Amino acid sequence: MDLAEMTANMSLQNVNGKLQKKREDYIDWREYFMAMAFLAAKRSKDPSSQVGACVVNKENKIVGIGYNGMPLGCDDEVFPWGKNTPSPLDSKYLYVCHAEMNAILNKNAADVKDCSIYVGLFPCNECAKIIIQSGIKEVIYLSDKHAHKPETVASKRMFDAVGVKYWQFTPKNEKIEINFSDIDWNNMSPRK
Ligand SMILES: O=c1ccn([C@H]2C[C@H](O)[C@@H](COP(=O)(O)O)O2)c(=O)[nH]1
Ligand SMILES: [Zn+2]
Repeated sequence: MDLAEMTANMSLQNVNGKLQKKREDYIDWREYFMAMAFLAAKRSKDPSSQVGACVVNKENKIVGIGYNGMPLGCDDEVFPWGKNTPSPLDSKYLYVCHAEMNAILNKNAADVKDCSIYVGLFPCNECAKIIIQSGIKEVIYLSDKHAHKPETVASKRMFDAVGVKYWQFTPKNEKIEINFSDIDWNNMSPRK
């Protein structure tokens, strides 16, 4: 390996007189957590909207992750995924569990007090209530495409009333990609 290869995506730092490689292209915490929410969304069977959520504590540890899906035991091949059905009983809305609710209920910690939640879509009013009741203090979202809907306006009204902070995430990376065929399994680094 020549020096150029060795230092690709890296800078060198002087540590006690020795040159040491320093990676520069790792993703930061926020990009990582939002990417985790989007990875979780890839599990969703909803044909029109795949939403993911990732709950993170003050130590930057992920304590819950979830996506929109049918309740446990409600077969997602049987329950409906439609939207504009003549009867509301035949659409997804009465059944689907939202990503935020699943992420919070899936917690692997005693509670999610003072945590942050990363979500693809601004939480609806029902999720906002669960976020508030569970003690989450910060919402980081990517899309606010339903900003005009009463559900979103109500969410913001509740968050403002109780001091839950919310802000829109602007990704630094245009894409974060995992390409398994790019990995050199012998040394677990991208192929040169
Ligand atoms: O806060 C929210 C709001 C919605 N979702 C899920 C619920 C549904 O599966 C879709 C919304 O479907 P549309 O076809 O876009 O109406 O998103 C959620 O997880 N969290
Ligand atoms: Zn919701």
